Amino acid sequence: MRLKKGNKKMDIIAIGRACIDLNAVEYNRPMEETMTFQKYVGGSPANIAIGTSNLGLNVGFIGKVSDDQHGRFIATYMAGKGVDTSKMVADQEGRKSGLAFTEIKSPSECSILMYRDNVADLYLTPQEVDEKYIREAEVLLVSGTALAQSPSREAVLTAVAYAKANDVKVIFEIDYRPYTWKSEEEVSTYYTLVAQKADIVIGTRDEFDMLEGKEGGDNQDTVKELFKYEPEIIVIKHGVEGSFAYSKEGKEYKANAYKTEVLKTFGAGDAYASAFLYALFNEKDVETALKYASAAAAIVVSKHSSSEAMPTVSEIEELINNQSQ
Ligand SMILES: Nc1ncnc2c1ncn2[C@@H]1O[C@H](COP(=O)(O)OP(=O)(O)OP(=O)(O)O)[C@@H](O)[C@H]1O
Ligand SMILES: O=C(O)C[C@@H](O)[C@H](O)C(=O)CO
Repeated sequence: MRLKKGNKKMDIIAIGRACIDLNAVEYNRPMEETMTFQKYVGGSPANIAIGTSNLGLNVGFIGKVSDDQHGRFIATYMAGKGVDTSKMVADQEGRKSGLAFTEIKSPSECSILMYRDNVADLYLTPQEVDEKYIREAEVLLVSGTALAQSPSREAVLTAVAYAKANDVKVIFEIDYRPYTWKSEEEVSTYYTLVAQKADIVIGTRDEFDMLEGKEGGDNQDTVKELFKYEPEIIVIKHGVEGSFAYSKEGKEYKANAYKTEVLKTFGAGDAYASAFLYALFNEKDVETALKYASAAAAIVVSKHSSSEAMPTVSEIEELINNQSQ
């Protein structure tokens, strides 16, 4: 599938959370002993909006942030990165933006401590989703976490319905984060609902297991089931072991992870989705798109942040050229 850059006023509109990341400045130490954190914009769909904007796509964002210093920091930072924030709303009920403290114990032992009680992003309402805005985009990028609770859940389902009614492609980034979901049955129900309507579904093997409500699922079974519905491309990531893309016409592609000096592992998926979309918008085939995605992810895992570390096209291409897989 090729996406047409410049075909519509916007190439991509992302919907979901835009939050604050506070990343440990002192590495290789548990959170209890970490004294300094650096602030960045975070949240998977915000990172993807920033990542794709960095790569030259025309990107907008729909979401709700706190009406305070953090919310203003998020909106100003994203606008500064070229993201259209005209449909980003500030919560009027005093709800806060989510905070994600990251612990970097070792390159392979990273975790995120979430402060997300009653967060503003999960209070986006269907009335705050504008059909005219979505109609102007080639792609609507949906983050699965935004389906965790009402009214954000209904806001996202409304956005998907507007996209389907207006010939806007839906890309579903499963983005499973256990916090805020009430039960695994709910996860499976809402993920399945959106995945069946999406044109492209991207997730890790574990995330597809959540969607299917089982453990140890098999990629072939996953794609056989989802290709009965709308999806044309399904991307299944297996961490450092690489990733696979499957097309509805029966083709299968694999990309290995690129070698890099890993600092922390989070942010990989957002860089991956950003570069995958960039490549499809720039007339690359799926196999090449997987390489761009994997190279972008390798760059971000070697750096301190997710949003601020999103690579440029030349950084991605340099890594691909230096490490032919
Ligand atoms: N240690 C690593 N070194 C190089 N590349 C990596 C590493 N870990 C992940 N990647 C790349 O990033 C891609 C996505 O990683 P992963 O499967 O962990 O996604 P994710 O869980 O969505 O990421 P995130 O932690 O951001 O949520 C992988 O397919 C791989 O190409
Ligand atoms: O909100 C989150 O899920 C954490 C993010 O803020 C963080 O940037 C990350 O883990 C990226 O995937």
